[in-house]
Formats: sequence, C-alpha cells, structure tokens
Amino acid sequence: MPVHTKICGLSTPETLDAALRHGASHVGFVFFPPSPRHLDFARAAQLAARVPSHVRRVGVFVDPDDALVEEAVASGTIDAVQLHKTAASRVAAIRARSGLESWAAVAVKTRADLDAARAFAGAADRILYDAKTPDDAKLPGGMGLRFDWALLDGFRHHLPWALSGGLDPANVGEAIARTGASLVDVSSGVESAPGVKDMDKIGAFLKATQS
Ligand SMILES: O=C(O)c1ccccc1NCC(=O)[C@H](O)[C@H](O)COP(=O)(O)O
Repeated sequence: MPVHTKICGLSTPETLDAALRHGASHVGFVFFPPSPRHLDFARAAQLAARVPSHVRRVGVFVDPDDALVEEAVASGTIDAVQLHKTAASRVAAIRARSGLESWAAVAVKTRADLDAARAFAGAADRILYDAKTPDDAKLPGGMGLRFDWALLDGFRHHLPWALSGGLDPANVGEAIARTGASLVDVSSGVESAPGVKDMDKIGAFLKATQS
C-alpha cells in the first residue's frame, strides 16, 4: 500500500518544489506567528499557486479563531486545516463553518493521551498523532520530538490517522513498518535549522517512505 507523506512548514518555492518533485501527497503551511515556519497569507498564496491539484495543501493552526480561519479560506491557499490544541467542539465548528477537511492533532506521550483521539470522532476527518511538547515549549509541534510508537499497538482508531513527531529520513521506514501508518508527516526532520528546509533531506525522506 502506498504511503502518503506530508512535508510540513514549507516556506520557500525551492523547498516546496522539492517536496512536489519527490512525490509529497500533502504540503503544510504554518499559520502561527511564534513559529519559525509561520507564513502570512500573501506568501502562502505565492506558494499555494505552485501546488498541483492532486496535492493537498494543509493549513496548520493553533486553536484559531473564526476570523483567522475565514481569512485562510478566503485566501484560497489551503484545502484542509490541521488544528493543534483545539477542543473537539471547536474542530467540529471550524469544519462546519469552513467546509474544509479537518485534522485534529493529538499530542501523545502516554497511552492515556491516545484516548483524547476518541473525542474527535464525528468532529474531525483525521487524527494526527504527534509528540507532546513540554508545557513551557513555544510550539505544540515541529519540535522534532518523537513518542513511543509502541503506544499505538492494539489501539482502535476511530478515524483515519497520520503519524508525526520526530520522523526523519533514517527512522521513517521503521516508523511505517512498526505502526502501519499510511500517512506520515515531517517538519524538523527535513530541516538544516529550525524553519530552514533542506531539499536533500526532503528527497531522502520521501524516498525512504517509498522503499
Ligand atoms: O511546525 C511548526 O512550527 C508548528 C507550529 C505550531 C503548531 C504545529 C506545528 N507543526 C505541526 C506539524 O505538522 C509538524 O510537522 C509536526 O509537529 C511534526 O514536527 P517534527 O517533529 O518537527 O517533524
């Protein structure tokens, strides 16, 4: 079964094109000012215009208000929203209001954290299992942290899901084999510095998902 791949936090035409050239199925644009990957909508529009229609453009948000989501929808830059630190009721409301495919990020450190995913059944279209970042961390994602994949053993998923958190070209093959993920997501594992994507690492990551 082919594994789909989202390269998240793209911010330049060159690195976006590398992701597209090497077969990414999804590209992620971060709309969260504290992030080194943050984009304004004008910049996102320049990038989004390069993306062919068979590739999904995912907007990454942290508990956004309606105005921000409406601005994103109006900008025409995204096909889906990925919502971090967002309650199930808000995910459902954003999904209904925007009409966009909606992903709920679930921050995982322990098996109990996985139970939070159940709350999103009927509210979201997909769960993104991501590593939980420390309480005092600046970002809820994109930190290169990995959770224990064994936590997913035997877990009954209530929605389609994706695996994220600390993936890189060297470990993504094992991650796919270990968890059975059909969609994987990466950000800092294909960077040379926070927010600086590396075209060679993007290529290596996508190659590793296909072997
Ligand atoms: O990447 C960010 O800067 C970011 C900021 C705020 C919320 C989420 C963010 N990233 C979400 C992602 O989808 C990342 O790809 C995911 O957390 C995995 O990151 P990494 O462990 O660095 O591969």
